[in-house]
Amino acid sequence: MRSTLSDLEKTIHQRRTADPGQSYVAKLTGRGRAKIAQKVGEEAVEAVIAAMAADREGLIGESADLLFHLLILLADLDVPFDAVLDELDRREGVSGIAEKAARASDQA
Ligand SMILES: N=c1c2ncn([C@@H]3O[C@H](COP(=O)(O)OP(=O)(O)OP(=O)(O)O)[C@@H](O)[C@H]3O)c2ncn1[C@@H]1O[C@H](COP(=O)(O)O)[C@@H](O)[C@H]1O
Repeated sequence: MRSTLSDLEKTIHQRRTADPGQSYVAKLTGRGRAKIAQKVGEEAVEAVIAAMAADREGLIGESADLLFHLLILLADLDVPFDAVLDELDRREGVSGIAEKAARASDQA
């Protein structure tokens, strides 16, 4: 994966305490966790609407908004994005084990 997300995560951590008049991240963070979570929900809905309209460009834009706001929410709880990637890796490992077990039982 490109370093885009980890670079953006670092920027978000730096901007959380910036001047809210100069920084969207600081402004949204200052409005509190419930507002950040609400924005994540809104962006998710907008991504779904774009997908259902088969609007590929719209889906790309809304997905970027969604990831951006999710990173702000994770930062607010001091959860590193790596923890999310670790969880995905763990699931891939679990499903890999399950697939191997299924293949072995098919062959038996
Ligand atoms: N990726 C983004 C990014 N994506 C979207 N946005 C902002 O997110 C906001 C979302 O738009 P909306 O219309 O949904 O929100 P709104 O009308 O401002 O707010 P509400 O009234 O709905 O709460 C817009 O103001 C966009 O400018 C972003 N703002 C910043 N970044 C990145 O974050 C970095 C830090 O930004 P600052 O904190 O502004 O320095 C920047 O360098 C960028 O890389």
